[in-house]
Amino acid sequence: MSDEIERRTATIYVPVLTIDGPSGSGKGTIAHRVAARLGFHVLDSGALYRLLGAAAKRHAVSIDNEPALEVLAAHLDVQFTADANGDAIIMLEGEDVSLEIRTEEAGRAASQVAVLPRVRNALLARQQAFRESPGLVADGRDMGTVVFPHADLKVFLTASAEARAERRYKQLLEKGFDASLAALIDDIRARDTRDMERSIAPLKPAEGALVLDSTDLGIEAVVQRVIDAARAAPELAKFLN
Ligand SMILES: Nc1ncnc2c1ncn2[C@@H]1O[C@H](COP(=O)(O)OP(=O)(O)OP(=O)(O)O)[C@@H](O)[C@H]1O
Ligand SMILES: Nc1ccn([C@H]2C[C@H](O)[C@@H](COP(=O)(O)O)O2)c(=O)n1
Repeated sequence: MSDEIERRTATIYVPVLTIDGPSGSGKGTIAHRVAARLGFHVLDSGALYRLLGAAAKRHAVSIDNEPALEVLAAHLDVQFTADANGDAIIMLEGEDVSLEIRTEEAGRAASQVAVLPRVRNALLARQQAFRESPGLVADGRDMGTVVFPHADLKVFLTASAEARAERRYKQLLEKGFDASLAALIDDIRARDTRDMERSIAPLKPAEGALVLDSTDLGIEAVVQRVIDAARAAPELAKFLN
């Protein structure tokens, strides 16, 4: 076989580590830190559902109009970049919506469009395309159960609703948003119920997932547990320094 043919036919295995869990459990924070330690890419799948909710608002599409949302999802014009500090910049149709999609209203809309099977299907290949060398850390609700069912390591990250609401409360105040702790607890519980009880791709630990409860664990302690598990996972360990 010539070098050129060999180069073209060689399939490069790209490892995947998934982090699923409820809202505010720390998936995004942990995914970014673990990815930085491993030199892997990150998929923030929740951002795609949030972007779809924002696009629906822009185009006056009702949050339960499944056929129209399917079309919007298939043609979602989004870009993920980062600023000089490495913070994510998310563009929708050429406009920076990084802050807009982080509100509780945007989270609620994301959770509502996410119950629709045709929407989930339209976003599936887009999510899988994030699997690029040298590896991917994917965070969401169904990363280990549906999008990357053969992931090399699956983590299910959780924490009490109260701890998650308090984290979200601090996060929102830091970003300059108004917030009420009581309303956040109610919102988190409602979102948990919707995400866990929907008929398609419900939030649940994937089979064989490492379940981590971070209620009483700091961020770095969680990161270290995930890194230790990655080093102990036979297929994944081969790709780590
Ligand atoms: N183990 C932890 N201890 C204390 N605070 C944490 C911990 N993990 C994450 N946080 C903080 O909690 C907040 C929410 O975290 P993050 O946004 O990563 O959660 P998430 O699960 O991705 O949420 P969502 O699903 O709603 O996007 C952030 O301010 C983050 O710094
Ligand atoms: N893989 C995913 C990711 C997200 N969603 C839905 C459900 C969430 O409530 C909402 C927002 O996600 P977040 O940004 O808070 O992680 O999007 C989903 O169904 N599947």
